[in-house]
Formats: sequence, C-alpha cells, structure tokens
Amino acid sequence: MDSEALRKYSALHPKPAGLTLQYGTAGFRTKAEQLDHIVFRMGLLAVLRSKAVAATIGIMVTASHNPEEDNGVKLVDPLGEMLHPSWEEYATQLANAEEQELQKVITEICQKAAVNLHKDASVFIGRDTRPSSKKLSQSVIDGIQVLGGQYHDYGLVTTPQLHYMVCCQNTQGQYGKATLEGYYEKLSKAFMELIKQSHCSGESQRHLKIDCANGIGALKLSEMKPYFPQEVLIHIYNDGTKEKLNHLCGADFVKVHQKPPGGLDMKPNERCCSFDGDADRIVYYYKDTAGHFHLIDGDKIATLISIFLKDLLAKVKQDFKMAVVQTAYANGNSTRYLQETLKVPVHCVKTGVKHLHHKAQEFDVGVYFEANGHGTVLFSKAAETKIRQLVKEENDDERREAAKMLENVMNLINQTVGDAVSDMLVIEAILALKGLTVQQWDALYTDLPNRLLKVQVADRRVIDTTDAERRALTPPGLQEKIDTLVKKYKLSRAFVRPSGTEDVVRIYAEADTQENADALAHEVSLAVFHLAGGKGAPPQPI
Ligand SMILES: CC(=O)N[C@H]1[C@@H](OP(=O)(O)O)O[C@H](CO)[C@@H](O)[C@@H]1O
Ligand SMILES: [Mg+2]
Repeated sequence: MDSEALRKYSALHPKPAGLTLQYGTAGFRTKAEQLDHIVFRMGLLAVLRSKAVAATIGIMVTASHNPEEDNGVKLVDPLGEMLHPSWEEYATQLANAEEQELQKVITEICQKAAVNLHKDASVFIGRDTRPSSKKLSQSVIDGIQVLGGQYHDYGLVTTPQLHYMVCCQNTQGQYGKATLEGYYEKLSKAFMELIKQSHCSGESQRHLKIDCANGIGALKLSEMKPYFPQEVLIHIYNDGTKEKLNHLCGADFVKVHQKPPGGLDMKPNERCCSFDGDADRIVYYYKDTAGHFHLIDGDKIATLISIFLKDLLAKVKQDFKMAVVQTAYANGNSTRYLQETLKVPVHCVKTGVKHLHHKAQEFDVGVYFEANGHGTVLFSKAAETKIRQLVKEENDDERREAAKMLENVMNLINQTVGDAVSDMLVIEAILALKGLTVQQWDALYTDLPNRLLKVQVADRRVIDTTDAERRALTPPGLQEKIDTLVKKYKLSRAFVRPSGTEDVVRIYAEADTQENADALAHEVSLAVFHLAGGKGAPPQPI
C-alpha cells in the first residue's frame, strides 16, 4: 500500500467532521454533497473485496427512487449479488474512519478478511443520471487507483445492467457478454424466441406506456428499442428531458401513493408501467372505464410469473421445487392466493433484496418480489442443466416445448437482481403467451386495502423486531398495543419496523376497507409516536 498516495488522495476527499453513515439495506444513501469521501473509500473497499475473492467487483453510484439531490453507492459481489453481509461492516468502518486512521482501518480489514494486497483487483463502475453521479464516480476511480486496482467505467447504466456485467465477467461469459450490446442482444433474443412460441391469436401489436421516472431507464430503453421486434410498441414517458428525477413519478411514487404518475396520459384500459430511478423496480397499472386506478404491484407480478412457471414445470414433469419469497409488505390476499389457490409454498423474509435473493436460492425455481416491484426469478444450477438438456434431447413435443419456454425465461430474466427492463419483457411475453389483458391479470385476486406510513422518532433503533419483522420486541408495550388495535378491524394486519434507508419508522396496515386500513395505520402510527419517542407533531389522520 502506498501510504503517501493514500494520504494525499484521501485529503482530496475529506470526511466532514462528525459525520457517520452506515452501509444499510441499499448501501450508503444520503445527500449527494455528503458522499464524496464515502465513494472514494468504497473505491478502496471494492479493491480489497476484489483481491479477497479474486474476482471483479461492481460499484454503482445511485440513490434509486430517492430525490434527485440524494445519491448513494453500493457494491456488487462476483455473481452480481449484493455485497456479502460480513463486508457491510467493513464498509461502515472504512466510511466512518477519521482521516488519520484510514490506513490502520484498511490494514485491519486486510487482516480480518485475509486480503493479500499483492493480488490483482478489478472493479466495474456504473452510475445513474443524477447530476452528482459523474463527479462521485470520478472519486470512486481515485479510490480504486490509490490501491492499484484496474477498473472499467461503464458510465451511465441501470443498476441491474451493472450487476449483469459483473456476473458475465466472473463467469467468463457464460452468463452473457459483459457489454451493453451483449445485454440487449441476450434479452431481446430470449424475448423473441419466447413470443415466437405463442399460439394465441390475440392482438398482434402490443402497446405499452412506460413511465421512466425521468431516470436512466429512459436512456437505456431508447438504446434498446432497435433490438425489439416490431410488434412491441413501447412508448416512453418521463424521459428526463423536462422534469426532475423521481419527482411525482416512478415506481415508488405510484406504489406509495397508489395513483398514476404525472407526465403520462392514460386512456381507459391501457397497459402502463413505471420504473424507478435506477430501473431495478417495476409496477404496472391501468385505469378502468369508470376512471378508477388499478395498481398491479410486485405481488401480482410474482403471482403472474408463478402461474406461468408452475404450469411449465408441470409440463416438463420434473420434480423441481418451486417457491415464492415475499416480505411482510406483501398483500395478505397475494399470499393467500399463492398458497391456497395456486398451492405454491410462500416464504416471508426480512425487507431488502439480499434477504429475498438468499432465500430464493434454496429452491430449483425461486420467485421473489418485494411488493414495491423489485424482484426476479432464480433457477438452481441443477434445474438449469436439466432444462437445457430436455430442450436438446426430449422426444415428447409438449415436454420439449415447455422446456424451451423455461429456457427462454431463464435467459430473459436477469437472475442477478431485480431488473425493470427484463421483468417487463418477461411480463409482456407471459401476457402475450397466455392471451391475457391487463384487467384479467389484475382480476386474479383483489388486493386488501392497505396503507404505508412513516413516523419520525428520535432514534429508530429503539424498535427491534422478530418473525421476519412482523412483530416488535421493543419498545415495551408496542406490540401489545398493535395487537389490540388490529383486533378492532376485519381481515386486518399491521406491523412496524425501522427503515433501513431513511431515518423513519415505517408503518404498514391492511384491512377490509380503505377507511379501516387508513384508520388502523393512523392508530398504529400514534402508538409508535408515543411509545418509541416520536419527533415533532403527532401524526395526523389520513
Ligand atoms: C417498504 C419498502 O418499500 N421498503 C424498501 C426500502 O427499504 P426500507 O428499509 O423500508 O427503507 O428500500 C429498500 C431498498 O431499495 C427496499 O428493498 C425496500 O423494499
Ligand atoms: Mg431502485
């Protein structure tokens, strides 16, 4: 380690005195002006991680659905997964080290994680369209270079594109070519092969309106357009040329407010969808002839994909284990539908993609989605091998055809992480293959009315949870109070947890009517306010 260079460069990326940040659910996330030292140091950490695992590591500069003024950074592990939890702690230590301690902390990490500094290191970098992202990714490069790492800067890419690149690189191209062209070619080829298998005579032209949250999704979809078949007509809205990133639009806005985004004119029964700011989430929606808005969230996406896959798995007649992984935010009726009607096992894990991804890896076919629209499907190595073999060798036409469809889905879905573009193509293909309209899809089950609220408290760590965050252990009395409140309503459920990305406590409630869901959410938020050290004025009724 060149101590002199480290000192010199870290002085160029000084840590504001007293600032401490934590590597949370989605890496570091805060106001962009507080992040320069963090991204520089994450450049350092990426080099250490790369040396430790002898593979290429990714760094993405983005704050996803958060306001344009924010930014963030997260590391991507060799197969495109989120950074291993054991390293999140190193990330936090390095981020919060005072300038003069930096070298000591690096040495400590090297000792604890058995990093050999003489090994090579390689890092892939990507960034979103935020005005601050370019400069921050320059600081990442400074960090990488100080520790002698090699890097490739992909510039503007969606978060899932960067995950894809890292996986391609570390599988020596087995997962695909580590270029944007490779990504577009892989996805569009799989999509075309898949819809070719459609025997439906339904509409031949497929229109889809896409709200790109004024973010990177618009740029990348435009680049990809020439690769799409002619029948697919995508119309891009909120492309970032006029309005601010994520402002009154995007997947998070639509999900949280349960209303359409600004900037997209929606005619009755038109199929529309929204990406988030870094294009790793997607939700669908439409307006009926009476003008009512219908949201089709991550739970319903998981359901559609599960129906499709379950049917194919039955046709290939293999004993593949399939399951759906959700979080506590999944709508109660989605869980009921999956378990009782579709008869697919459902597992609930803690919020955050890494938890869902990890659980889904336990199955041959693991479908995971957060209600907010982040999700994908994972296929085990054994299932993948078997499916590819059936495509080549199976004599039975129906079985071979089903295996071929599964193979195409495997190629189309981004198995490294939730990917709005890839998910959208999977969904469009399934709707085409099944001849389903957006209304028919929506009608699979009816969402229980629900409400998501947040409350500010002095220290959100006073809330500790258990049972995949569905019950609060502390502060004393809170869970008992929630239990009492829940009993007042029908089909009701409520839980609270500290957010991993914002300084708030989140409250979720569902019940038989919207009024009851709103009332329950409000009452629970008051309980949090009073028992967990609420800040400012008490929450007002909705
Ligand atoms: C209720 C909700 O949507 N929570 C989101 C949000 O996490 P919080 O820990 O709730 O702030 O951001 C995470 C990262 O994007 C995402 O994984 C998660 O689903
Ligand atoms: Mg995102």
